[in-house]
Amino acid sequence: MKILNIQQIREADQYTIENEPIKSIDLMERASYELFTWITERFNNDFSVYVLAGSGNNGGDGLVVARLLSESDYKVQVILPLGKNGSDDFEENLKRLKKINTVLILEELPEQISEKSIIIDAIFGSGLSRPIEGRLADLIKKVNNFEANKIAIDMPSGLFADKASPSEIIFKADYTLSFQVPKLAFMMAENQEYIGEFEILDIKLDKEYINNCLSDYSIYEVDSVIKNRLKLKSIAHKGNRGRATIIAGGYARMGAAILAARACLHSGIGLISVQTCPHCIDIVQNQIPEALILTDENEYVLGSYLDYSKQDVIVFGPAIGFAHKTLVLLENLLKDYQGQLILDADAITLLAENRELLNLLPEGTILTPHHGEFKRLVGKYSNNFEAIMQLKSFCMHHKVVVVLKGKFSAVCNADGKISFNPTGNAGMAKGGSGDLLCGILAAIYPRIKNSYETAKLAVYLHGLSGDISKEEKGENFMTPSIMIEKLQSAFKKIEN
Ligand SMILES: NC(=O)C1=CN([C@@H]2O[C@H](COP(=O)(O)OP(=O)(O)OC[C@H]3O[C@@H](n4cnc5c(N)ncnc54)[C@H](O)[C@@H]3O)[C@@H](O)[C@H]2O)[C@@H](O)CC1
Ligand SMILES: Nc1ncnc2c1ncn2[C@@H]1O[C@H](COP(=O)(O)OP(=O)(O)O)[C@@H](O)[C@H]1O
Ligand SMILES: [K+]
Repeated sequence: MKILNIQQIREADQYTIENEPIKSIDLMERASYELFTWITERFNNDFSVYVLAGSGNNGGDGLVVARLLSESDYKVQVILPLGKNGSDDFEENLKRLKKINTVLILEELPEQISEKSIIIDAIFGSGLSRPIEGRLADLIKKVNNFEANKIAIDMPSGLFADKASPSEIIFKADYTLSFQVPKLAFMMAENQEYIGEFEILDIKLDKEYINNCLSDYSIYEVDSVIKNRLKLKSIAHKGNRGRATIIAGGYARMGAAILAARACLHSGIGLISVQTCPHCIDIVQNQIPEALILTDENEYVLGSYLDYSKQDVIVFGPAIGFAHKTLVLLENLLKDYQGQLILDADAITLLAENRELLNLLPEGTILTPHHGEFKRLVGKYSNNFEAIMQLKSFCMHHKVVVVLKGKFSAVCNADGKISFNPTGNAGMAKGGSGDLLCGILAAIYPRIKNSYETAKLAVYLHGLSGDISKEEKGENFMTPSIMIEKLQSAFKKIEN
């Protein structure tokens, strides 16, 4: 699903108004009817409704919703903190609201409201032009302390859609109901406490116009071409389903290698090899009998460049440490290995500390840093909008694919296109969960044969196995090992 900026959304509104054609007041009615339907499907009319309406078109939406709810026998009260002189469509809807004469229009929000209430934020939407101050700021602080159900129309008031929000005076919604396309701000971790869950309501803006809009940002959806490439051919044999080698862990840190190898195995790889030091061979053989062992010459660290000529893909880095021999192995892989490289965790720190190696990164290499590791590569940033800019320029400069992990992991390619991943949850924030992602990436690459498409799909499946684990086991109990089991349902879900 494409993410558009405010300017593009305005143009899409305008294009629809002129070419459908539809009057702007009727488009507002259509948009608000979708809001009304969403609300009535979830909250019955035992809930009291308070609508905070600004004086622009966001406020106009709020007034329409107030009217529609009142006509369905909800007790509705409207608060107009900005007064009554507003946009044309706001004014017209204020008249229509007054005509039905069942909605109380208040000067101020009451001091107390029952928990069985809904507060609808229709103060500012996409027209926000500066941080909220003064009396309005006090109002937002006050409602944020109420225990009611809070719904923001289009955007939580105070939040900017396309850039970092400088102030913390922002409506804290439980749900944000936005129109037609998501906004970039919804993807940023620091905004989640204001957005709550977001839903995109189809208000029937011109589809073709939106398809033709150019955007570097989107939310990932699995497409049928990629699904087909994932299917095993009936003539598959272990030699043509892909060969992957995991170079990870080391003495007393073999968990990372085992988790990555198991995830790889359960994601459809044909042959899996694990490079390991002599002391760790038994652990690997006991834990993954399916794995071939590549024995490192070093006793306790990984550092030998072995024969990888038949390997389609190598995962290098999880818990591998920072020994000099390991650094040399990384350098040799960057220079000589001809297959697909996936670099994670300590490999990324080694690159950051030995920056000349960055120039050796083969085109299309996949790197999977979390924010701590990514900052080592690109320097500090103070919010996710800055992180996204750094991500683009890093990928474009080095011609690589980076998965920047977190809530809505961002997958960026060498053209600076960013796909945000919608699956996953906080239960995945447990040591070992990133190792699985490496394994899934390695298993999928030989069938997809494109770093960006592989990364998007693997991150999606990884998050989906996390979501299924959360649903079945709960976010505290779930572990990376449980997530490996749930890959079964995750694959089934996308295959059907
Ligand atoms: N035809 C359309 O364009 C549609 C627009 N829709 C709604 O319209 C909204 C956009 O409406 P508008 O463009 O009127 O913008 P808003 O309703 O978001 O607010 C704009 C007004 O607020 C003022 N303002 C901005 N920041 C302020 C601040 N910090 N303190 C005080 N005043 C401030 C602006 O000067 C302007 O007068 C969308 O978010 C959506 O809810 C929907 O009705 C769907 C159709
Ligand atoms: N709050 C969250 N919501 C969604 N996904 C998350 C969240 N926290 C962590 N994750 C995911 O869990 C994984 C953690 O990986 P990583 O940080 O490398 O951990 P480790 O190195 O301990 O395995 C990443 O894929 C990340 O996207
Ligand atoms: K709003």
